[in-house]
Amino acid sequence: MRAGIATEGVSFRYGRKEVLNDVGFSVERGRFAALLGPNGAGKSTLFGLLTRLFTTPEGRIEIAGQDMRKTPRAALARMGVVFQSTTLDLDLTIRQNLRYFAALHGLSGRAAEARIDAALERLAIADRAGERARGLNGGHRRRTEIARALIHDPEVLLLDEPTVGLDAAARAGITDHVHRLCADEGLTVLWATHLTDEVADTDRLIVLHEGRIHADGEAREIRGAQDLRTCFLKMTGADEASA
Ligand SMILES: Nc1ncnc2c1ncn2[C@@H]1O[C@H](COP(=O)(O)OP(=O)(O)OP(=O)(O)O)[C@@H](O)[C@H]1O
Repeated sequence: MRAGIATEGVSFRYGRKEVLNDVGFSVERGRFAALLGPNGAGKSTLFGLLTRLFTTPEGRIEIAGQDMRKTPRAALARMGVVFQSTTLDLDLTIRQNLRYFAALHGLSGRAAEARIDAALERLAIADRAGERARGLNGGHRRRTEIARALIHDPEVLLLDEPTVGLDAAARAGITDHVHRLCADEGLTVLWATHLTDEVADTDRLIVLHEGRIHADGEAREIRGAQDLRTCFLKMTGADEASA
């Protein structure tokens, strides 16, 4: 079976500074994978490579079976992305934000509206569709961005620290929601975070530290008898509370 996301031997430098070193992992389709690492581990850099914001000659990246170097358009078409900083137009309504994005994907008219309605339903924000983004709280802005990332029906969803700046309730709400999307709809998810409480025991867990993978497997197996926070602290020396 093709993997949802696969990387092999990926390395990257900013000038002479190496920030990713031989990163390789593969996430089965329909799996929620947490990419856990302290600040500066290289998570955003890896996301930049996965989304082709930049490229590297070292290593291979595949999204839903499409090689990022050989067939970048096909790879990107199968991917939805939620970046760390929010990118909504705050003067537009939720629906207008989604409509604009649908148009970028060549969708318009009834087909676009049907996709927009479905995406809003999936994120439980259909009743807010007519509200301007500026009036929404952080949690609802994030839901809007996730809905927007799903409009073109991607197979893979990448989220770079999507709960940054949210309160505990909104954070738990978004984390649960994306776990459910994964379980119900077979979406492959890569969720970057530095917070261990966003990782469920049954999730696939990839621990990135100083540009290298330090652990890769099911979260429950990696943590063993200790809690994940303690395990993460021992592995990286980073106390997430101060991260
Ligand atoms: N444009 C850049 N030029 C030089 N160094 C950079 C650049 N961007 C990031 N870095 C460095 O690369 C390393 C990895 O950064 P990156 O942002 O990928 O980590 P991260 O795990 O996403 O951390 P954070 O959670 O803080 O975003 C850090 O040491 C960072 O200082």
